[in-house]
Amino acid sequence: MDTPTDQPDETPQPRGLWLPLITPFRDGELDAASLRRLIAHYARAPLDGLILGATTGEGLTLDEDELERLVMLTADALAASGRKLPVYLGLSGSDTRKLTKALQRTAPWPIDGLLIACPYYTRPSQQGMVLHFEAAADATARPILIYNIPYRTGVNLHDEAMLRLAERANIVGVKDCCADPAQTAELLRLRPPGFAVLTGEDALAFDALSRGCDGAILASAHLETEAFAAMMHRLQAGDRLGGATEWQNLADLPKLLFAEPSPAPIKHALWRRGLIESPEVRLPMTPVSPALAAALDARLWPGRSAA
Ligand SMILES: O=C(O)C1=N[C@H](C(=O)O)C[C@H](O)C1
Repeated sequence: MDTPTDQPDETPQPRGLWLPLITPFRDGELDAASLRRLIAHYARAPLDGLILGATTGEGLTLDEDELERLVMLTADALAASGRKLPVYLGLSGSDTRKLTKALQRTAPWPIDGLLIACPYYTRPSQQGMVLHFEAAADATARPILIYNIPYRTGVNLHDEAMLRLAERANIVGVKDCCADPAQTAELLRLRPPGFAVLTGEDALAFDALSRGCDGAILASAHLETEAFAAMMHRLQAGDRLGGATEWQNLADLPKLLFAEPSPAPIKHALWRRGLIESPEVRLPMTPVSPALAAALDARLWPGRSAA
C-alpha cells in the first residue's frame, strides 16, 4: 500500500457533543442549499464536532461521488462560517477489501477522521472484527472511531477485542451503542488513556454521561442543541442535579425522534423549522406517519394547533 497522504498534523481526540448530521435531499438529489443552511446553523451551536454520512446521514444510500460532494460542500460551508469544527465521515462495510479501498480514496478529502461500524449482516467472529478494523487502520492515517451498535449490525464488539484495537495509534475511540451498561462500565474502567468512549444512545445519554463517557454523538441534538450541550457540560462539571434538570426537559425528544425509523422524524422537524427544503428520505426509509408528524409539531410548537 502507498504511504497514506492524509496524515493529520495531530490526532484530534473526539470529545464532547457531536452531531451526526442528516443529509438533505430534494427531488432525489443532494440538496446543497439546505446543506449550507444547516452548516451555517450548526456552526453557531455549542457542538464539538460533526459526523457526515453516518446512520442519521443515510450514508448507506450515498454513492462515492455524493459522499465526496457532501464532504466538499461541508468543508466550504464551514470555512465560510469561520468555525473550525472537526468533521468525521461515516464509512462502513462488510467487505474488508472494499472498505480499505474506499478509505484510501478518501485520502485527499477534507475530513478529520472516520466513523466505522462493525461489519454488518455477516456476523463475523471477534477475531474477524479485530482484523477488519486493523485493516481499516492500515488504510488511513486518520483517526478512526469504532461504531459498536449490535442492534443494527447484528454483532457486538466485546471489550477484549475493543481494548486490543485501542492499542492502535489511529483507533481513537468508540461510539458506544452496545446497550449493555456493564460492558460500557468495564470499557471505561479498562480503556487506555486517550481512548474516547462516546455514547450514541440518545435515550440513555444522561446515564452514559453520568457514568463517565467522554461525550455523545446524538441525532436528537439536531433539536435543542444548546440544552443537550448544557446537560453534558453540567454532568462533566460534576453537577449531577443540574444535568438531571436539563435532561428532564429533553428526555421525551429521543422517544419522539426514534418512534419511527430515523432520520425521517428529524428531517420532518428540521423541515418544519425551515432549515431544510424537503423532509425526504431515501428508500428503504419512508416519511413519518401523519400521527407522528402531528406529535412532533406539537412538541416543536406547544400550544399551537397543527398547521
Ligand atoms: O447517525 C448516527 O450514527 C447515529 N446513530 C445512532 C443509531 O444508529 O441509532 C443514533 C445516534 O443518535 C446517531
